[in-house]
Amino acid sequence: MIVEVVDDAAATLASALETHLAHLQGGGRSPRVALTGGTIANDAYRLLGADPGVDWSRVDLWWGDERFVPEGHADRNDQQARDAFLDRLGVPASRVHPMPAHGCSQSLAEAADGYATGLPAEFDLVLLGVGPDGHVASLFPGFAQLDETQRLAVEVFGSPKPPPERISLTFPALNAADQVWFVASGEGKAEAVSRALAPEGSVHQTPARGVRGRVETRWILDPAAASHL
Ligand SMILES: O=C(O)[C@H](O)[C@@H](O)[C@H](O)[C@H](O)COP(=O)(O)O
Repeated sequence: MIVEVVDDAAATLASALETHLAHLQGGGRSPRVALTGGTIANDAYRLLGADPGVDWSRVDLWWGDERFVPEGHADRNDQQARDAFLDRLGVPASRVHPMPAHGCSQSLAEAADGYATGLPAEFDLVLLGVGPDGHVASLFPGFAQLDETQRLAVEVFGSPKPPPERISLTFPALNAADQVWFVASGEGKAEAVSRALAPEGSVHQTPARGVRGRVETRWILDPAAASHL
C-alpha cells in the first residue's frame, strides 16, 4: 500500500496515470483501465494529454460505475470523461466501453449483466474516488451489493448519492486489477480515508476497504483528505 500526500491530488493522478500508461505501452501492452466518476477524477482527466509518451489510440477504457440516466446526460460518468479528455485526445470509439444508459430498452439488472459480459478478465488499472461515507464506485455502506461474489456488475437502486439508479462493478471485478489507485481531496473525505486505511474495520461500513490491487494499491490524497490519518 502506497499513501501519497500531495498538494494537488488531481494533477498528481493525471501525471501518474500518463506515466503508467506510457510504461505499459512501452512494454507492448494496450492498457485496460477502469475509470471512476467524481469531481477530482474529472479534474485529473482535464489535465491529461501532457505526456507525448502516451498513445491514446491504444488504451481501452471501461467504467467502475455509472449513473443510469440517458445517453449524453451531463450526470453520466462517460459523458464527463468524453468532455474532459476522450474527444480531445482522440480515443477511438472502439476502445471506449461505456455502461448502458437509461433508455437502452433493458432493465437495470439486464444492463448490468450485459456490461459484465464485455469486461476484460483483469484490468491493468482501476481508478476509484471515495465518498465521504466511504463508498467506492457505486458500492455504498450497508448495501447488499457489497456481498456479491458472483456477478461482476450489478444494479443499484436508491443510491444515497444522486442520481438514485446506477450500475456498479462489484468487488470481484474491481479486485481483478494489477493496480488500484484511489484519489481523494478535501476535509470532507478525511474520516472516510482514515477508516479505509485503518488496520481493522468493516467493509460494510467503509466499502473502500474492499478493493486492493494485485500488485499495488495507491492512495493519492491532498493534505486535507489525509488529515485524520
Ligand atoms: O459516479 C460516482 O459518483 C462515482 O464514481 C463515485 O464513486 C465517486 O468517485 C465518489 O463519490 C467520489 O466523488 P467526488 O470526487 O466527486 O467526491
